[in-house]
Amino acid sequence: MQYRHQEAHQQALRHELELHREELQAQNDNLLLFQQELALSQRSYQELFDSAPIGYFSLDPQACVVELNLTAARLLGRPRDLFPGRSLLSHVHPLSRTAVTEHLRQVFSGLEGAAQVRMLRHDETSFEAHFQSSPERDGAGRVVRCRTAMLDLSERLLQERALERTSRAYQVQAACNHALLHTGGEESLFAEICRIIVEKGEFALAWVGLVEEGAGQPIRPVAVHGEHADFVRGLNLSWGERRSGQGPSGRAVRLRQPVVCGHIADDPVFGSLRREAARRGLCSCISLPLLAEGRCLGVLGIYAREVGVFDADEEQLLMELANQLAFGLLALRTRAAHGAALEQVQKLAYFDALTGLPNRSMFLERLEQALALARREDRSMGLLFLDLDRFKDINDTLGHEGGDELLKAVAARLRGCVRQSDTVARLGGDEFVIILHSVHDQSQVEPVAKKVLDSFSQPFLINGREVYSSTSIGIALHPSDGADVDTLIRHADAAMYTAKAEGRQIYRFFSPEMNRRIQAKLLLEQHLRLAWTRGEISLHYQPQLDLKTGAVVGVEALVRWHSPVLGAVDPERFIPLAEETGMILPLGEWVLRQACRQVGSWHRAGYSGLRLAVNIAARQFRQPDFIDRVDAILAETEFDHTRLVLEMTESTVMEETEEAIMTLTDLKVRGIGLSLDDFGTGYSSLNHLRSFPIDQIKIDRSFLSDLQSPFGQAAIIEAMIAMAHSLGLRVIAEGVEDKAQVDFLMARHCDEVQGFFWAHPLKAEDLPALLRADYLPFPETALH
Ligand SMILES: Nc1nc2c(ncn2[C@@H]2O[C@@H]3COP(=O)(O)O[C@H]4[C@@H](O)[C@H](n5cnc6c(=O)[nH]c(N)nc65)O[C@@H]4COP(=O)(O)O[C@H]3[C@H]2O)c(=O)[nH]1
Repeated sequence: MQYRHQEAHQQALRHELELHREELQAQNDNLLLFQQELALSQRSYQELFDSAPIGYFSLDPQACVVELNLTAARLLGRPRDLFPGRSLLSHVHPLSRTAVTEHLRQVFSGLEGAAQVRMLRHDETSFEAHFQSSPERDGAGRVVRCRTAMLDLSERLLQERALERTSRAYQVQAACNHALLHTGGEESLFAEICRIIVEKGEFALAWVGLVEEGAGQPIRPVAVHGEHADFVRGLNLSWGERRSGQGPSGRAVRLRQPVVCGHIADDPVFGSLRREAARRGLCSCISLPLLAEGRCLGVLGIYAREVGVFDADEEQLLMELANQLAFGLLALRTRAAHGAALEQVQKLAYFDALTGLPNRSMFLERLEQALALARREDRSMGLLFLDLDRFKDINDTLGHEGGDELLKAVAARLRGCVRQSDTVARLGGDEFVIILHSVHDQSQVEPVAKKVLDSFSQPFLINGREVYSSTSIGIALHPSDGADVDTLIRHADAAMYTAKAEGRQIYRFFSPEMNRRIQAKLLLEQHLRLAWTRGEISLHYQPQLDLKTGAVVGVEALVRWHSPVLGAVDPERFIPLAEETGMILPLGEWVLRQACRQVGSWHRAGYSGLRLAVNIAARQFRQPDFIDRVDAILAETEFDHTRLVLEMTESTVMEETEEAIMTLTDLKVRGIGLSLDDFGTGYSSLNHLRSFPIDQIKIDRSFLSDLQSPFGQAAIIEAMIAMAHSLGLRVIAEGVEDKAQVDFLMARHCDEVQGFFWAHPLKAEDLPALLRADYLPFPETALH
């Protein structure tokens, strides 16, 4: 029983053992399986560990490598088996060693950590890396290792930098565009562009050079900005084929495309300049041609502190910038050319081309401004209206060029008479104006007017000749003489006319009386224009007698105007007006034609010896085709040339111009007589007469009317007659009114006479009766 009990017990034990064995076997099998799986997983882990894109390594507390994956070994540029037991610090860039030591200290103190460091490859090149580290502990929890994942940042940094550069380039472009739009001129534009490139683009140096034609084909630096501007300034650059043109700039201009030097220190193009550039930390550069409309205008050069900065993207962006700059430069030049043209047009529009003074338009603007200012400040201002005296005569004497020279000289003198702030302008012809700003009253204007008159006292030197000129000045003041531009000008003009009428070479202030005269003159002018078409003009004839015989030897044609509105208008009033307005030309021609017709008819009626004297105004005489016109009228009316006498005043003919003498000679050749009217009133001397082909002088009536005066008029007449006779000229006296005058003239052997004593100017129909009388009565005494 005990045995059986033992047996059973053993059997149970065996069974239990069997179960344990089986269990162990199963566990063993599992363990084996697990071991196999573990080995598999370890292998795959190792594989993963080795082939991971990230470098992994673990370090002991002395920073020695315990293990590392293949990626880490590859990144550091050595076989993996050479690392274990060696310090990692030999693969850390000196600049990052402190940072790495600090990072490891932190990890071995039990903290995880990250750091950005520069690692050294075995070949001494470096790369930027990111460390992500965690502590590895032993069973007791002590940190025994540092596990680190090392990420190579080169690629990412490159991308980041490229992005940064692109964004910088865009910023540069935007800033440059702004500069292009707001620039004032080429120089400032270039300077600004260089500044932007350096400051915003974070480049070391930027410069612009302009391509020049001509000898040496130079590239002239016009702007440079950056740390080493002297480097560019010292360069001798050209775009020709010679040595100075072999640098990147010269090549960029010639090739018309960007030229990049990625590494100046290695680039033979830089030749001897390599060292200079390196010394200044200039490592790479790009030269960009400034191309516009098929031309290369210049070059934009940019230097960087790093090598290899100017990759394809950068190059493209900078070339865009260069193109914009070239376009802007061209636009600027076009604008400048337009601006210059505009300025010229404006100058022409506002300044007198001859004298450089403001012209009428500018004067009107300034006067408007001056008036507005005077009104605002409650001040007075003065306007001086100037007209040169007898400028026409001077112009005829000196020729147009001489006249122009005189106007220029006058302009300069006038400018010298006033303050800088006053305006001197030329209205046209010989008319000038002066605006005197800020004057109080007449007393402040008067000295200026005197100064202007005085300034004419010295002769002007024109073409080596001393020429005297004078001016008449009319003055109007604001506000007393006019509150607006038109009134002020009109009144200054009226005052100037008064100055002329009152003897010239003087100044006159405007007075309301002048205005009335001007109005009356304007009215007269209007009526005279109409009189012409309305047949209100006619001719009267005044006999001229031979003083010895009393025979009527001629008649003087005198124009008459009878206006239905104004009544009979004195020729002394309307002839000057007709001269001034030019109406004298058709009027004078009409008179000559009419008189020739009339007197011609008397010739045909039997009075064939009758001479016809016709007044010729200066303006008529100076017409270039005057002779032709006279010829035409004589031919048309079939009038005998030898019976015509043209009466001209001294001033008309006395300007010793070639033309005047030629015209007079031409007339003389035709047999036409020439009489010098109003003799004695002008400024010519008798001696002067020698050079003129005239036949007779007509002593002005003012001399006879003054015969009794104690101032010796009689002696003057006597001298005039004697002198004229000695020159072989006939003498006619006009305005003979009384017996005493006749006696006087007879005694001095005056040749001919004309005057109320015998007859007033008569209508044509009244003259034949007088002609029939053959001889007109002489005063009793004179007959003996
Ligand atoms: N006090 C006085 N006067 C006398 C006497 N005898 C003649 N007269 C005036 O003296 C002027 C003579 O003409 P003038 O000296 O050529 O001076 C002329 C002449 O310069 C100009 N004139 C007249 N007709 C014409 C013309 O057809 N053409 C031009 N260009 N001028 C003319 O007008 C001026 C004035 O002409 P009128 O008024 O007709 O004045 C005439 C005549 O009426 C006299 O005894 N006493």
